[in-house]
Amino acid sequence: MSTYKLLLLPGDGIGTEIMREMEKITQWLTAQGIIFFETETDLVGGASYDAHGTPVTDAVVAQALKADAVFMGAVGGPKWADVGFANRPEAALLRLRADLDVFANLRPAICYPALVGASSLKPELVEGLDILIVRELTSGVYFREPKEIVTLEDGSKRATDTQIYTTGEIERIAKVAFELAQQRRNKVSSAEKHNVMASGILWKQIVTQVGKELYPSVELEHVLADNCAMQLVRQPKQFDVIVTDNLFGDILSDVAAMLTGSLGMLPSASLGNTNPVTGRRFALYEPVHGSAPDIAGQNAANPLAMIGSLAMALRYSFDRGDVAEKLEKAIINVLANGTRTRDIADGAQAVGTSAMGDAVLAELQKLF
Ligand SMILES: NC(=O)C1=CN([C@@H]2O[C@H](COP(=O)(O)OP(=O)(O)OC[C@H]3O[C@@H](n4cnc5c(N)ncnc54)[C@H](O)[C@@H]3O)[C@@H](O)[C@H]2O)C=CC1
Ligand SMILES: CC(C)CC(=O)C(=O)O
Ligand SMILES: [Mg+2]
Repeated sequence: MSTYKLLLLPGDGIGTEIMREMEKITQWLTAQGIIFFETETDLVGGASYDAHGTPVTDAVVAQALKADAVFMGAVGGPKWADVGFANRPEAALLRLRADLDVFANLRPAICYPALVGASSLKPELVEGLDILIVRELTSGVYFREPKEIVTLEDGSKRATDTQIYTTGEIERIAKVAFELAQQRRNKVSSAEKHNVMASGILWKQIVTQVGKELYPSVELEHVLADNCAMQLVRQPKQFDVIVTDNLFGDILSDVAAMLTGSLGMLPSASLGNTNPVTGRRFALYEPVHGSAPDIAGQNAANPLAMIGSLAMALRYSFDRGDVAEKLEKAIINVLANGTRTRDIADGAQAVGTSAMGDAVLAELQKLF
């Protein structure tokens, strides 16, 4: 059996705490011979800035390009609030996503039965919820130039961000969304703002064309992104796959997180083309949430988004859907047993980050 090389980048804040819990599982899977992982851990984000003066070193990027999969905890925090734009911890994340060209960010939002009451919406709106946001991840306003703040003659300033999307960029993310919809409930909702944005007009045209030419049997609807946000909290179960750009996908996935009970529940997979070094798709796995400075260092973070990201890796990078299903089942069982971190405890007794990780591992062990 092959040994897979994982690059672990815990990052800042709760990133280090949740990565530790995920590692308990990779170590156990390896020790049991279920799947062999060899891990290397390095700095990223503010931690890398403090050590090396840059949020990600060229050496770490080189390691990422050779890895079978990269796992990120989270980056950022108030400590680096005054660091210039190019060296902010978040810049590391953008560079890794760009250099690996992991353009397809899959963000599933599933409301597990035991957490129906933890959602901020009424139980009947979220019971059985299973939606997938497919976010374009390597273009759009987070990446395109010019991106600058200039001082004008009168001393005032002008800030510019640039939204650009090309046909090719839209086509490739649309194909991912349609392919995934075919394995689910066969419906794609494309969210943009063609009423006010040129990129929205092109987005709508290209998604329509891809759907008509290649996936005529998949239902396609177009929804303005602001309405999509509203519909997500009004009637979320109307959606199956939502395909959208980088900025809207960032926002809509945080909205979707609360339907499941907590931002700490949402995993993600960011996938690219085949890596000639590994023969596997470039892949970066990370929770949807950030470094949560408000709870960092308290053993209070929910590690399930990070552990769920490992389940996605087992499925999308390592063709081990069987192990992924067991890991997801272990998460469901732990929640069904009433084990809760603070974010999903709804006022009830909560366990810490490490106890939640231990509980998932114990459940997983029972399933083998
Ligand atoms: N992928 C990444 O590394 C991301 C980094 N960030 C960065 O993280 C820093 C903090 O950003 P925020 O806006 O506060 O967003 P955040 O996602 O870190 O936190 C938002 C809220 O959700 C809670 N939360 C998040 N994850 C949780 C978990 N696993 N368990 C329990 N509660 C959890 C936090 O305690 C906080 O109240 C910023 O520097 C931001 O730029 C933000 C989003 C993504
Ligand atoms: C650096 C940000 C774009 C990270 C973020 O909020 C996300 O990807 O969800
Ligand atoms: Mg975000």
